[in-house]
Amino acid sequence: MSNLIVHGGTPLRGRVTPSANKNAVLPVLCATLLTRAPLRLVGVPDITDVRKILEIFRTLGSEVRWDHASATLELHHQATHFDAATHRLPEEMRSSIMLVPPLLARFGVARLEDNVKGCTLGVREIDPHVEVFRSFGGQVERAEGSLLVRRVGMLTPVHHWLDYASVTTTENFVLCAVAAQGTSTLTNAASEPHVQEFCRFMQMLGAQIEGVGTSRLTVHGGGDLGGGEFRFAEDFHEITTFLALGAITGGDVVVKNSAPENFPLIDRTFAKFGVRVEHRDGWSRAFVDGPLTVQTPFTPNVLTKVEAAPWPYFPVDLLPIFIALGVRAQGNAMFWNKVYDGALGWTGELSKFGAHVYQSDPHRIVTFGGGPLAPAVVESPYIIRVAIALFMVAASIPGRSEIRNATPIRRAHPHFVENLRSLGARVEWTAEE
Ligand SMILES: CC(=O)N[C@H]1[C@@H](OP(=O)(O)OP(=O)(O)OC[C@H]2O[C@@H](n3ccc(=O)[nH]c3=O)[C@H](O)[C@@H]2O)O[C@H](CO)[C@@H](O)[C@@H]1O
Ligand SMILES: C=C(OP(=O)(O)O)C(=O)O
Repeated sequence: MSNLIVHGGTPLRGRVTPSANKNAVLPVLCATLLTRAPLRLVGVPDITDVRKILEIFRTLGSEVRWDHASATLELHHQATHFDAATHRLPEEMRSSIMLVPPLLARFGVARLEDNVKGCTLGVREIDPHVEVFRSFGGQVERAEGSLLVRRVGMLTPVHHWLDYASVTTTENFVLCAVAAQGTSTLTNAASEPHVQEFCRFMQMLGAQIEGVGTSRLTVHGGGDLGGGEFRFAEDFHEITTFLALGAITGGDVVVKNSAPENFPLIDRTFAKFGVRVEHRDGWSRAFVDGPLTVQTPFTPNVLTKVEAAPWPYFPVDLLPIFIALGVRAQGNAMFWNKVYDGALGWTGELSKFGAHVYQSDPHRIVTFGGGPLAPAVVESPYIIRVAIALFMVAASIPGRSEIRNATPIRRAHPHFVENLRSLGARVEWTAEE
């Protein structure tokens, strides 16, 4: 694990071009294994999760050519082989679970390690995935430290209704449905921008998917899949992160953003902390007039709140970023994580900066912001966006702070420190421990 050292208090200023969304790139990479045609992916970020998947592809015998300078990845899965006894799917990342359908389709068997839990956000179930594999005809059994999934015959189409709008289960459903002969439907499907981007990639391969961006997907499966070129969009998480970093340091950061249509609710949430966001000509910019201040609701005696839930609600992965703003902004705000039951325990760490945060239950915290803060050494859990949130607070406080175990940032944000330095930040990684 590496730590981030920051000498905070410098307003960040300048322009940034964000990278692609890890949660779009990873399902797309998994899906590539469904086709034997050559593929070219443009805008592939150099992040650890991507490296882990490409390593698996190499061991399967796929051709993998990644030009880092142009972020272009050429893939050709042709003469591949898979051995469930020896091949290990990557651990400590959620996306490994989306290698199961293409492995099933191609080799008839997949083995998934137990530790595919990703960020430590509380319980991260695999049951919804198992239900999907079984409904398409897969056989699922426990093996030591892993799960074995087999296909006997072809996958059969299904009509499935999810307990909740799960992102990776929706993507797994689409992967299975594209491989199954016939029409499948999914009700209560997730519709996050990255789910939509993944579906657009599948459509480029030739998959027939209707209802993209809605909670009901129809997939006409069994057709031949081709290849082609796909270009990733900018990551809305990273766009939001840089805008928030500009705001919390009292600077002026302009971020490339070709999909402002995803931002109305994110913009309104910024406004709750006194930050105005403007989108113009493919770029977004955050303005702060004076100190950050929590907006007072019209309704008497209620707290300003940020409610995170499956899209089109406010995205749960952005909640820590706004908690950082809440700690800095004058006034009180409630943050409500409706998705995860263990994603807020880290907020106690904020007290090391002198911040006042009260956790009312596993899903809700209240920030009492605007008080004096001091630099500190803090410990990040294995949660990408929390390492960033702790960094944000540190970057806003004059003096030297240290974010210990900040390495999860490398799972999603390539060149994070380099980008920050280009905006004027004084920040560096310590050597890997
Ligand atoms: C690789 C990837 O794409 N990871 C993302 C994906 O994970 P992932 O697809 O694992 O997350 P899910 O959407 O399945 O939700 C995760 C967990 O939240 C709980 N849950 C979720 C929704 C709900 O309405 N009720 C409920 O109880 C369940 O315990 C579930 O296991 O989506 C999450 C939710 O946007 C994001 O945090 C992760 O970054
Ligand atoms: C929680 C995240 O990723 P994962 O689902 O892979 O843990 C994330 O991207 O913030």
